[in-house]
Amino acid sequence: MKNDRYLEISNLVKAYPNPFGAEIKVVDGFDLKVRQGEFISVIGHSGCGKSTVLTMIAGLNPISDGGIVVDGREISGPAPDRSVVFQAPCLLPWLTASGNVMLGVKEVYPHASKQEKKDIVAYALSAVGLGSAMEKYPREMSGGMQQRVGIARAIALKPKILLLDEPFGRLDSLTRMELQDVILGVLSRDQITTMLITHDVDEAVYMSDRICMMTNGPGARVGSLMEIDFPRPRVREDMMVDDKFFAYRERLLRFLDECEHAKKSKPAAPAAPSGDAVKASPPRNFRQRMTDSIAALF
Ligand SMILES: Nc1ncnc2c1ncn2[C@@H]1O[C@H](COP(=O)(O)OP(=O)(O)OP(=O)(O)O)[C@@H](O)[C@H]1O
Repeated sequence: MKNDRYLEISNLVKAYPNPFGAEIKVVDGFDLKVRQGEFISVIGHSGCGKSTVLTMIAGLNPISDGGIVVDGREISGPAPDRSVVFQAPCLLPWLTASGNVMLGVKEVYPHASKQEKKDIVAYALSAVGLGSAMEKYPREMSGGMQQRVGIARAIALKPKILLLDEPFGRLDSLTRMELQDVILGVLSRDQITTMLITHDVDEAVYMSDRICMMTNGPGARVGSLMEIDFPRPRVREDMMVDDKFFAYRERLLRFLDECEHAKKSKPAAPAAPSGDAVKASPPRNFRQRMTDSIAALF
């Protein structure tokens, strides 16, 4: 039976020092339970603390308070059971695609034979559609191909949790859609519990089993959770014309809109000791920005 608390985040807090030495709780009381094999997206306004939560789960960012448990064990730092794909794949330019993937494989499977390691690398690269480009160097690959290598590098480690921090953020919309399908294809075979950080409402609905909406920081936490009730495998063209898709999207946009209004009506933050006024141009309406960006896709 699948574990309903495969990833359990309890009362998570992250405080960063501000320039005046005071601690600001960027994230405060973030609680979330993720089912084994579930695909969950986290969405929220820029700067609310999404990457902060993800890097704490990855063990790359110390936790100020609270805890994170993966498959029954409290995490205490980075480990190969949690792989991360960032926006930029950061490949080593002097290594081929297979060389880049092999680096992590050697670390995680030190006792595997040479052939077994090669097979793991070949499987991961084939899974992301790079079976015939394994010996290409990063300079010979497009941005989308490089990000495929980044995904292969993460899945080759057979992680319990795959953490995706806006992995398609730098890609054009067609490549972005291709890579969304690459990831969904990999997950349909390997069933890895996955968390995706994204700003893209359509992407979140298309890919997720559930969407976690984060409130604005400071003190950001889970504001609302939404189940996405579409069967898998998903067919993009069918989903995009389904009324349910629009209803989910509308709910997300409404939540983000409400967060923006709440932010505007908050009392102003205390002024810096120097007395310098912080100049802030009023943010454009979030719904309008999302509508513009979705319109740009078509
Ligand atoms: N190392 C740090 N020291 C101090 N403040 C930080 C640090 N890292 C992040 N922050 C602050 O924490 C807040 C949350 O940042 P974070 O990058 O997690 O937000 P985000 O929701 O992922 O943003 P975006 O969507 O723009 O990527 C921001 O106000 C940011 O300035």
